[in-house]
Amino acid sequence: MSRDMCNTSKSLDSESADISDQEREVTNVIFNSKDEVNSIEDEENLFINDPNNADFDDDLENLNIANFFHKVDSDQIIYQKKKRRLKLIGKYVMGDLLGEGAYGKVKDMLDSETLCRRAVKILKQRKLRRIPNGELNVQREIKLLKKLKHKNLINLVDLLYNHEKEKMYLIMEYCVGSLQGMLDASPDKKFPQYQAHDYFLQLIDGLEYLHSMRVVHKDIKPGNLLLTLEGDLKITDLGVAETIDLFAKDDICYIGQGSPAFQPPEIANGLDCFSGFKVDIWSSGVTLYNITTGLYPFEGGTIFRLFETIGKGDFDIPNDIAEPLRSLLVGMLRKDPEMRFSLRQIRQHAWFISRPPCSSPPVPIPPLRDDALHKMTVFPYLVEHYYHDPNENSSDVQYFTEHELNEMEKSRVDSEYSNGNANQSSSKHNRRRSKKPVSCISVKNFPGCNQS
Ligand SMILES: Nc1ncnc2c1ncn2[C@@H]1O[C@H](COP(=O)(O)OP(=O)(O)OP(=O)(O)O)[C@@H](O)[C@H]1O
Repeated sequence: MSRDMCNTSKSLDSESADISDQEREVTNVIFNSKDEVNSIEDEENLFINDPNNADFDDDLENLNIANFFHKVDSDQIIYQKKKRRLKLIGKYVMGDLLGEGAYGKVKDMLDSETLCRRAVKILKQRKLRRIPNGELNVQREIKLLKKLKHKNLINLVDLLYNHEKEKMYLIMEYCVGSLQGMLDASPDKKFPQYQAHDYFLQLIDGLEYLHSMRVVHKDIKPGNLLLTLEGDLKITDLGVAETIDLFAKDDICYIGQGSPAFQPPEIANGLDCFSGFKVDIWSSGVTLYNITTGLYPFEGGTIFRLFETIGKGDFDIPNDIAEPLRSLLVGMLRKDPEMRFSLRQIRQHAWFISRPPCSSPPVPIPPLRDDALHKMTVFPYLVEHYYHDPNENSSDVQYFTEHELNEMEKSRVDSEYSNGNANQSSSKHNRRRSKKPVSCISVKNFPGCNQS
């Protein structure tokens, strides 16, 4: 494949972004020919130059376009293996990317004192200012997470700020994925009933706790239900949650902000006020419908059409959904909030009380970037930090083509699968240099590491 040089420069940016996102240890792109490097640099300088400068347009015209619009084969692009540099945020050692949401990136992390694995959500103030209600939603979420503690609610373990960089670090308990991620990776986009039952019971436990603390979540959906390695369900994302005033007589809310497909008829129909708790019951009902059927009870090509359908409140349940699940779904998705099941009615329902039989294998947690074991990504940084040989000739750097890197990654994953050893480290450095078990490392007071 060959590419236009101009596009190459552009795609190099996105490629290196992709690659770093995928944490493939690759950042530096090196061209075989020095001229090519210069032309790229010239090109960058050109566009970095201030376009408001009067000379800018003249410069453009005088440039010989042919100098940098030439083709480069992808095998001429070679990648340099990036050095893994240990990065500390307070007492936490930073690992690789786990996922990314609208507000920021979530990365793997290790608490150097307790050796507990954590996940950190990195929020940049500048980015938040560009999102409508971004700062407000984050403040609200932090305030709530600080006071709420429950087994089925994501736990905010720590909160760190870097005022200089205007960054916020929300250190949370580590989860292996969301129900949505599992559904997306499964062929039928649904769970067997016994698996859905297990998650639903935990959802109701978490929801009952939230409501007892006068908190309406407002955005219950499979994407906001995370799972720990132990299979504990954690309700997350309280960005649009609302706390009912302590002295309020009821649970009346005035603003509905959740995901459209999970909104109840009273919000779809534009009512001025509605019962907050019944909103969560409805969205939990849509969630239960979705995880047991692989479908949505209400659909529409546009939000307008979707809300029109939800507003009418008529929906079908697939024939293969038998009692007692059927009547539970009907009870949770009653159009009239007054008639809709309460948490107590859900708890007393036959489907809730008795666990459905194990009919088929459970839907597994999908691998994280080819790693079925979701191994901790912090270890290679520690290994590099502690076992890096300072006498190693730094000019002895190896370069690889993209194809070679892909092949190396593939064979690494294959060999881990065939060895079937969860604890086996994948790192080349580990195999070569490990002299003592990594778990014995104390990661306090790192000399020379990159403290942020
Ligand atoms: N505690 C956690 N442990 C492990 N991974 C997590 C954790 N929290 C979030 N993630 C991962 O990070 C991704 C981004 O999460 P985040 O909460 O920022 O966004 P989102 O809920 O996916 O989307 P948005 O916030 O834009 O609605 C998630 O999809 C999930 O895969």
